[in-house]
Amino acid sequence: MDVETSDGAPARILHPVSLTITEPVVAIIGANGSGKSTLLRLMAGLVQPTSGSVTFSPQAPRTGFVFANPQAQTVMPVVGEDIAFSLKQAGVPRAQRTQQAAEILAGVQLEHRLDSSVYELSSGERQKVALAGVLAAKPQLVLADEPTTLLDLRSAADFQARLLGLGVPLVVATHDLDFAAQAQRVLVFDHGQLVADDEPPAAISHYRRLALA
Ligand SMILES: Nc1ncnc2c1ncn2[C@@H]1O[C@H](COP(=O)(O)OP(=O)(O)OP(=O)(O)O)[C@@H](O)[C@H]1O
Repeated sequence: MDVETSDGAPARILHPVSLTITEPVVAIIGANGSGKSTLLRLMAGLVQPTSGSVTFSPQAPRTGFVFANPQAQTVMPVVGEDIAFSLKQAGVPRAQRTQQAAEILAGVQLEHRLDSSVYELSSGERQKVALAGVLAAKPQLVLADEPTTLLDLRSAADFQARLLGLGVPLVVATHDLDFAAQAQRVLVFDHGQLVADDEPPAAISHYRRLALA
């Protein structure tokens, strides 16, 4: 993946990488700026590769993308409306949306916020609403970019369990190595290169050696 920098010079932000992903949960770890988000954005089709392609078999799934910044995620001004919008995208009939939105919000302990403005939520609350909205759209693949960064310990653990228990494939970029340890496969990126692709213990050890050398 090449980009043009602000002074017009070409820069390679992700070196050529060939991956076939079949595991239910794959974690991507690596230092800030190592290319994790870029890989996720390529997988989501949010950016196009300079060369090569991303393919899905048997067909492209309905993909939910969880951004690190929930402000990029919530699209409606009122919490319940935001969840209802996702439910609409998932084909849930209008008559059922309010009830389902309330149930989904209860799942993230925010049922009392159904009629609140998203602008009056704390960052963590807004991240929960954003995550709930993605799950409400019943994705067949979830790509998550540091989805629990803003959450407290308990909320992060709850949400990680929820993501892992969804029963749909998950690819997650994370700095939380305990979370990464719960994947079946861990990819380690360093300066835009895939430097390890292994089961969690080996990949995480590799990253620790790299980061703390
Ligand atoms: N559109 C772009 N134009 C120029 N540079 C970019 C662009 N997108 C990403 N980069 C650069 O590519 C590198 C990789 O960015 P990326 O967001 O993939 O890193 P990351 O591993 O997700 O980092 P973090 O852990 O900080 O979120 C960074 O140096 C970033 O500044």
